This record gives sequence, C-alpha cells and structure tokens, in this order.
Amino acid sequence: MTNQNVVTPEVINTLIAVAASISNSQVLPTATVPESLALLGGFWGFPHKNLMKRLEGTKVNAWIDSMRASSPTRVKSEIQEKRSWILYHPSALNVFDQIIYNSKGKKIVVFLDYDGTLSPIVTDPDKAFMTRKMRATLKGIARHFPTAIVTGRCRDKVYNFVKLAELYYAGSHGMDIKGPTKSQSPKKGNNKGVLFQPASQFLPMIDEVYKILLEKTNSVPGAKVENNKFCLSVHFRCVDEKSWAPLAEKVKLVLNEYPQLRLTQGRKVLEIRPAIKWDKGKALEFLLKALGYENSDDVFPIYIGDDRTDEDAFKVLRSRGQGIGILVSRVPKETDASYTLQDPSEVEQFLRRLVEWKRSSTVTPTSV
Ligand SMILES: O=P(O)(O)OC[C@H]1O[C@H](O[C@H]2O[C@H](CO)[C@@H](O)[C@H](O)[C@H]2O)[C@H](O)[C@@H](O)[C@@H]1O
Repeated sequence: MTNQNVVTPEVINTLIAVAASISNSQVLPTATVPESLALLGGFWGFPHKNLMKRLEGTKVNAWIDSMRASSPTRVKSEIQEKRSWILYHPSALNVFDQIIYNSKGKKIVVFLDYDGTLSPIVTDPDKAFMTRKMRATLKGIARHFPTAIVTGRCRDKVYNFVKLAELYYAGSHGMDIKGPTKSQSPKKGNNKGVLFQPASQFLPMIDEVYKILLEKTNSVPGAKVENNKFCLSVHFRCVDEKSWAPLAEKVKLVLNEYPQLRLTQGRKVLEIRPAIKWDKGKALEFLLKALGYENSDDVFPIYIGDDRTDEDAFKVLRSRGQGIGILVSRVPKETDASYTLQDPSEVEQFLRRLVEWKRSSTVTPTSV
C-alpha cells in the first residue's frame, strides 16, 4: 500500500473536504474546444499518452492539433466530469491535514516547477516574475525542507527569477543540476558541490540548432526562440494560429537533420532537447539520492508542477509509492498527480501552510 492509499481516521476529514470542494466547484464556461481536440481522443487538454508517442515523428497536422491543445484555457466541461476529476484529484489545500498525516515521521523534500507553478503564465517568457509573497514563502520553505526548483528553463535564468541561494536548481528539464550555494542548515550535510550535467556533450549542437532556428523562424511574426542551455524552446503563444503549421514545419525540417534531438511540447511552446533518457523524473531521483534518500522509506517528496514534463516526476513518485504529486491546473487533465492546486496563488497558500505547520510543530525549548 502506498502512502497515497493509507486509510486513516483523517480519511473521513478528507472525504468531507472533498465533498466541500465539489459543492464549491464552479461550473466552467461552455465549450470552445477546437474540433481537433476531439480527434485526439484523449482527455481534455492532454492528448492521450499513447497518442503523444505516435505524434512524435508524424505529420505536422497532428502536431498542430497537439499545439492547439497545449494550453487550454476553456474546456468542454460537464459538471459531472469536473466533479469526478476533483474526486480523483482533490485540492491539496482541502486535504492538507491528510497530507501531513501521511508524512508523519518522514522527511519532507519539496520539488517545484517554475513557470505556471511559482509564476503565472505570461506572454513574455522574460517577464515571468514571481510575486514577493511567493519568494518570501519559498524562503520559509527552504528554511525547513530541502527544496529544489525543477524547470525546463536555463538554470541561470531561473536563478535570476528566484534569487535564493539555499535551493537546489535543476534546469534544462533536469539536465543541469546544482546544489545550494548557501546552506540553511549547515549541520545537516553539505550538498553545495552537487553538480550534474548528463547532456554536456550536446552543448555545441544545441548552440548550432539555436542559431539555425533563430534564422528560420524570424519570418514568423511572434515566434520566439529561447536558449535554455541544454534545451531550446520555440514559443508560439504570440504567433497567429494560421502560422502555427508553417512554424512547426520549419522546426521539424531543422530537426530532421539532428536525429539526436527530440521535439516535445509544453504550454504553447515546442521544446527541443537531447534524446537521452533523462527528464524531470530522473532529476527528482538524482536529487533524492544526493540527499541520502535513495533507498529510504523515511522521505516524503512533494512535487508540484503544471506541465506535461512534470508528469515524469509524478510517475516516479507513484512508482516509488512515496510522497505526492500535485498538478497545478484549473481544468481536468490526464495526470499521474494525486492532488491539484488551481494556480500559483494556491501554490503559495499550500507552501505557506506547510511552513506554518512546520513552525508550530517544532518544539522550542523554553528558557528557565
Ligand atoms: O518547466 P517549466 O519551469 O514549466 O518551464 C517550461 C517552459 O516555461 C517557459 O515557458 C512557459 O512560460 C512562459 C512564461 O509564462 C510562457 O510565455 C510560455 O508560453 C510557456 O510555455 C519558458 O519560457 C520555456 O523556455 C520553458 O521550457
């Protein structure tokens, strides 16, 4: 039995909380789903996993359908469907006490995606700032728990947004890992030296492809190519939908010359990365090992993320039967996460509760 299935007296509270969250759930706006979504045959917003596999290397039309589905803001939602999704993936805020109960006696380790989790999705990727409140909460989290940011972004860039030296950073979808440069708890081991770059041999190739993509896409208004060091992002959030197909075609043509690279999708972004067996899930495992929890039952990892790439980490937690995955989403999506939060402000609330709980449960010796 995994932690996620433990039946305790608190389960009763959980069920009450879930029932409350269902009765509070709002009816989502009526559908404006592109027809292509229906063709994808899967759940709203997330094309079915098997289908996604088939999409890699197939016709550009399939990619376009998937591009349309990559950042759904409105879904065809029957109240019943939304309710059943909430039932299977309750709000982590509503089941907070249950989560704490399940973590009893274990060391909580916190893993956080950046875009869409700690910062809201904005049109300009260079302006995806966290709020001051989020930063203060994150500082509190890092004071009490080992904490890592796991992101598709370049590690240096995400560091410039977060600016907290006490965290672990796993950039480029986990292909660029670095430990804290400042320790919050010097007594508890020192992982400052942790540095892992499993795709370092791809650096020259990524730089080369970056330059080619810049040149090939500059005729597409709104397209933006971002160099994330070991990965590249081709953003189409600001591209007219009519130009999505030509843009995807250009990217695919370039990648045909580079079979060592693969193309995946995030939220209105095409992502190019080395075709190695490394992802956010592997980064999570690597970090747990670095922290001394490789084969330990005494750890309770909490991973919060909003993107398809975060599913690799949710899957790892499920297969280890440890900790919990929390998906950040307002709409039902196919996911391996156990719980949900609606947006970065709910993520901040959840993290703040974690800090408050830790503070109140830490016994401070009274002076005589
Ligand atoms: O793993 P993540 O931290 O979620 O990073 C994934 C991508 O995030 C960024 O793009 C996304 O956020 C942008 C800012 O809100 C938004 O404009 C864009 O449409 C989103 O896809 C980042 O810019 C990418 O390089 C990352 O791959």
